[in-house]
Amino acid sequence: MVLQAQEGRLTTSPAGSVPHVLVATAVPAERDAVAQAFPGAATEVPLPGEGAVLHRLPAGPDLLAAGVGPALAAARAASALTAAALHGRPYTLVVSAGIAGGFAPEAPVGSLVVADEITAADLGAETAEGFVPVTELGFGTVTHRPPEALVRDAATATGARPGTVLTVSTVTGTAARAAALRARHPRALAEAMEGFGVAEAAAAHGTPVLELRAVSNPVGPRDRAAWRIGAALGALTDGFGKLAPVLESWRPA
Ligand SMILES: O=C(O)c1cccc(C(=O)CC[C@H]2O[C@@H](n3cnc4c(=O)[nH]cnc43)[C@H](O)[C@@H]2O)c1
Repeated sequence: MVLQAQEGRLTTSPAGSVPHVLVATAVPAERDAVAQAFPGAATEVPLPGEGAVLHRLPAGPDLLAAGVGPALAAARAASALTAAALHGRPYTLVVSAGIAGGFAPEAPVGSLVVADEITAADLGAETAEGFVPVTELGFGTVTHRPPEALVRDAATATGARPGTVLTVSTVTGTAARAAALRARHPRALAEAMEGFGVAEAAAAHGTPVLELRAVSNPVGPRDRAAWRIGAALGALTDGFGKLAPVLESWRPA
């Protein structure tokens, strides 16, 4: 609760007037890499439902290891958003964060990318003429756009490259699939598996979303030996250290 001067009196601030940020990663290792960028130890707060636990930092965002894939990430992010709203302190921003595959040459291993578009790349129908997104079938949405000024500030602070981050349910494992994705999404810098799910949950609550990813592997032919998870988690910690003041000062328009 925050006290503020209003018409000469000290009052409590209306919900949402101070930043209240949720960072959703897929796995605990990513959550812990984000936590390392902030001072103090997290308090564990169980969420309704099986296996979802918020890590609440004393001077930083709430962190949630929401699970791998867009559906589980959406379900768990929605639980956290609903719980915060019911407690009278809704989140003002949701950040999807973690490791990702990077499209060469723009997003090399160890680099950071920030999404100016979060796009579901495989949500649609395969036809004889090729892939058709659900929007062209008359349903839903396939893209969420984080606030422009926030993306710009995040990119400046962290050095992350701004561009499209794709959400896929199937990790790309061939050069042909990587080329097909880039042909359909020429601005794509990276692919991961949760951003669109987290963005859908945020949109359902009218909450802005951001996605920050650290590249652990190239998008292309499957090669587990080429993964650099440690380097990517280190880049994620560094990135959030630099992003912290941006998150602290950013307010929805
Ligand atoms: O077994 C494989 O060949 C393989 C290749 C890439 C990624 C995986 C995962 O299981 C990663 C899931 C996890 O990490 C994010 N991530 C990291 N790199 C990628 C990627 O190239 N494409 C999609 N997702 C990636 C993802 O967000 C998940 O949280 C296995």
